[in-house]
Amino acid sequence: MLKVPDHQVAGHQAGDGKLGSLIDDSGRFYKPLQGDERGSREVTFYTSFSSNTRIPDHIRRFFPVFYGTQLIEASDGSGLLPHLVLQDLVSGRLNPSIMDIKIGSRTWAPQASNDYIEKCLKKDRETSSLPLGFRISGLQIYVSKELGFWKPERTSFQRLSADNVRLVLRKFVSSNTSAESDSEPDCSFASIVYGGSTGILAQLLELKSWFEDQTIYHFYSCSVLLTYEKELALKGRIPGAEFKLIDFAHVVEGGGVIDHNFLGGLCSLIKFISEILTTPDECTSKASPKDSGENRLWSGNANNE
Ligand SMILES: O=P(O)(O)O[C@@H]1[C@@H](OP(=O)(O)O)[C@H](OP(=O)(O)O)[C@H](O)[C@H](OP(=O)(O)O)[C@H]1OP(=O)(O)O
Ligand SMILES: Nc1ncnc2c1ncn2[C@@H]1O[C@H](COP(=O)(O)OP(=O)(O)O)[C@@H](O)[C@H]1O
Repeated sequence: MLKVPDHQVAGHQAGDGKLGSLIDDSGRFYKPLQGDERGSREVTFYTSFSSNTRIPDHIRRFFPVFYGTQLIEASDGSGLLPHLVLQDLVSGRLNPSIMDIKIGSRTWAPQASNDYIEKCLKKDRETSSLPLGFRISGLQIYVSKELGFWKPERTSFQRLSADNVRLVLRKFVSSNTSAESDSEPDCSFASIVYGGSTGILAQLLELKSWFEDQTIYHFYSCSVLLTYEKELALKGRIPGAEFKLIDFAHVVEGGGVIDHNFLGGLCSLIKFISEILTTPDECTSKASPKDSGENRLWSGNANNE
């Protein structure tokens, strides 16, 4: 039985007659193929990637498992439509905190149409993509059993200044984050989520070393999806912090050239996360939302889902 995912934080979302991804009970995520070249590009990427023997296993683990494509009933009621069948990255998680971070200061491939480039350029300029090399594209943070998740409006965190992006990255790993609270994030879980030999930073550094060498693909508009279980962290258990790369609708061949757009964005994200680990107490007194007019971020409601 297919259903709308409980924990999708960005992208095209199913429900209310709209076309979006679905999940089943066995841990599979069904993403509808967009009718234009975006759908075929993503299938081409997954097909090529899954059979490419030059991809080391320690890098392959950063990508969802691909199970091919399948014709299923689309969520918008339009009938049978081909879907990518992928590993559901949050299957088995109870209350995952999730952040979708779109990497690269440029989100369009060189082959894109002028109209599409113009649309993307506008978004890249208006968000943190251009200045920082990445933008937070989707977010939910588990608060508590009573309050559920803090899932602020998507537009509220895509255009943040560097200081406020830093603040969100801190809130993501804090025990005192909620819709109501604007207290300084305590970064309680920074060391077990971002840090350590198997934490997010170590994983990102491993991915970076591959990007310093690989010239097979250029990953425009692709995201890293960070997940962990705050409840486990609260109980002093390993919170299962990990990331996977997602959204390959704009991946093109690398043509023997380094993907400097993705690599640059990745280095920038790594720098932000490393600084949180080296200066966990230095919370963002300079980044008052009230000063920067970004109050909307802090007024989002917690969603009990
Ligand atoms: O349709 P929009 O304006 O919401 O833009 C979509 C993006 O939403 P956002 O910029 O985050 O608001 C959306 O971004 P997210 O996946 O939500 O981060 C995608 O970039 C989507 O493109 P595609 O399906 O991957 O080609 C984008 O769709 P297209 O621009 O490709 O239609
Ligand atoms: N394999 C997956 N497993 C679980 N959730 C996923 C998976 N792929 C994507 N998602 C969820 O869907 C959102 C949008 O995914 P994306 O591939 O970017 O779709 P779109 O092309 O519609 O933007 C992500 O932010 C994430 O929450």
